[in-house]
Amino acid sequence: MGALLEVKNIETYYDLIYAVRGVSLSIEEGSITAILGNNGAGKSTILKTIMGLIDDQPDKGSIEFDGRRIDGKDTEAIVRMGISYVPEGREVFEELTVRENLLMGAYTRKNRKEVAGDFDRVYRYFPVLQQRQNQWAGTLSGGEQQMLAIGRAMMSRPRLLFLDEPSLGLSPILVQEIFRIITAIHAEGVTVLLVEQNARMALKISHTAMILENGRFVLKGPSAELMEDENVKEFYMGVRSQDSAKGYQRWKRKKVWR
Ligand SMILES: Nc1ncnc2c1ncn2[C@@H]1O[C@H](COP(=O)(O)OP(=O)(O)OP(=O)(O)O)[C@@H](O)[C@H]1O
Repeated sequence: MGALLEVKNIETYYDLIYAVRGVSLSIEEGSITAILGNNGAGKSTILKTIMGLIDDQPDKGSIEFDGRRIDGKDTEAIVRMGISYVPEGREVFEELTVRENLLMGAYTRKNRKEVAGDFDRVYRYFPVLQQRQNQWAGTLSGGEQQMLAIGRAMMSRPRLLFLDEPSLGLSPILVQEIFRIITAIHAEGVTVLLVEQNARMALKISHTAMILENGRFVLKGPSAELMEDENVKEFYMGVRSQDSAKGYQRWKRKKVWR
């Protein structure tokens, strides 16, 4: 299968400071891809740039979805073409009910009968949302809000789903639950691009992963290989390398990406 999303050499700045500096990436149809990186590396900015959410950027690079250019298009058109985005921090509409939030996710859709079927599909993934369909979203727990944000994104029937730190602030059990659901959504044919600080979980469920530092990718490869990489283990998974285990000072080990 070919690339569903092909990003070439994009750059994004805020107030003249570049947050993303010449980033390229290719997402295979049917894959789960993870972007890992520390706070401020530029992960969210990459997703927002692809979604057309950042204005006034240099006319540089290109973004193709399913063979069609989407850079320069507005966000609604991009959602309509088949990409859906779950922002960091969920951003549910707090003063709308669960059901109303889900309906907002279907705003690009016309066929009301299909939309009714999609409610059922979302409720199958997240039975708790059905139980709480008339509750104000602002009164849901953090985990339930994350489920609602993912459910809302599913209502546009995406071919490609962007998830920005779905595990943020959740207990270990809920993190496992969210990752189980992401795997189930993927198994139904949705391609996934996941941004995470939880490297261990992200590497476990993804096929390919990329490490972002200071707005640039420093490493890309199959997730299984990255899981065995000494730098990834030490700096992203909190596993001490043999050198540091032997008694070398951690700060003496220099991180050099191949
Ligand atoms: N709206 C904004 N205005 C100015 N600077 C911004 C804005 N949004 C992000 N930045 C800066 O751009 C850089 C990249 O931020 P970004 O949110 O993309 O990082 P991130 O890797 O997603 O980090 P985190 O995991 O903390 O969300 C940071 O230095 C951040 O301070």
